[in-house]
Amino acid sequence: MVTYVTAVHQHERSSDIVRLLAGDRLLPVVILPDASAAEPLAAAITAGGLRSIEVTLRTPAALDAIKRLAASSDLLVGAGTVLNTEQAERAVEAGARYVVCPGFSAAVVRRCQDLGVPVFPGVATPTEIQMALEAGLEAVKFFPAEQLGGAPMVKALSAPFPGVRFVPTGGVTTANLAAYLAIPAVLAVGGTWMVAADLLAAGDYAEITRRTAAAVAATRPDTTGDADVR
Ligand SMILES: O=C(O)C(=O)C[C@H](O)[C@H](O)COP(=O)(O)O
Repeated sequence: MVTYVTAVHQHERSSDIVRLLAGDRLLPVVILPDASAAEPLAAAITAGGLRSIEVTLRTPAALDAIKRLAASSDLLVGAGTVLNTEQAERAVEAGARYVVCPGFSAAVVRRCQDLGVPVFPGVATPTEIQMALEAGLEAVKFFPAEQLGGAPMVKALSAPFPGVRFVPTGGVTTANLAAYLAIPAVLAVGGTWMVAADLLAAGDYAEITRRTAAAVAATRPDTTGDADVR
């Protein structure tokens, strides 16, 4: 009974971000060395047409960046690379509205559910997908996507798990993006290619907007916009 209530709670809480990702079908993942980039980055992503961002807890500036993004932008901000419950708590305290992990940790998933924060644990195998299902989750990250077999692997994994939605992340570029987007089980595609480290280092926000807009165009292959994807 407790598990059932938790699962329903999780489902309701996850609807916002899951709905947003189902609409955008893209999740920009950023490794921010400097929190002062938060505001111009948010503006660049918004101008490119997306409504969410995942800030990885890979830099000392990450929590501050999450704080600044949550306070100053309309983006739905999440924390990535969350490896333990303490990091999950600190990220949520900083303003993260969802949590992403590279792998499946039952403890992190449970803590996020207790906090009422949607969590996307990374999975790489059917076993881990079953663990996510048992935890009451409806969507998982598939990481590292390209190295694990890419789009064909997502297709193969989705066959026995018709209710599961995947967020393939890792090794995605404009060259393989369309293959992932073509899979109905793919909720959204995540990655750093739109907000690459060299662009951040150079302060090239115009290029971040251009790459974001090009990726957005790729989510709408029936329009002429996809010709811009390079
Ligand atoms: O698992 C996590 O929480 C992560 O932070 C992993 C990142 O999402 C990927 O490392 C991004 O991969 P690339 O797009 O290939 O740069």
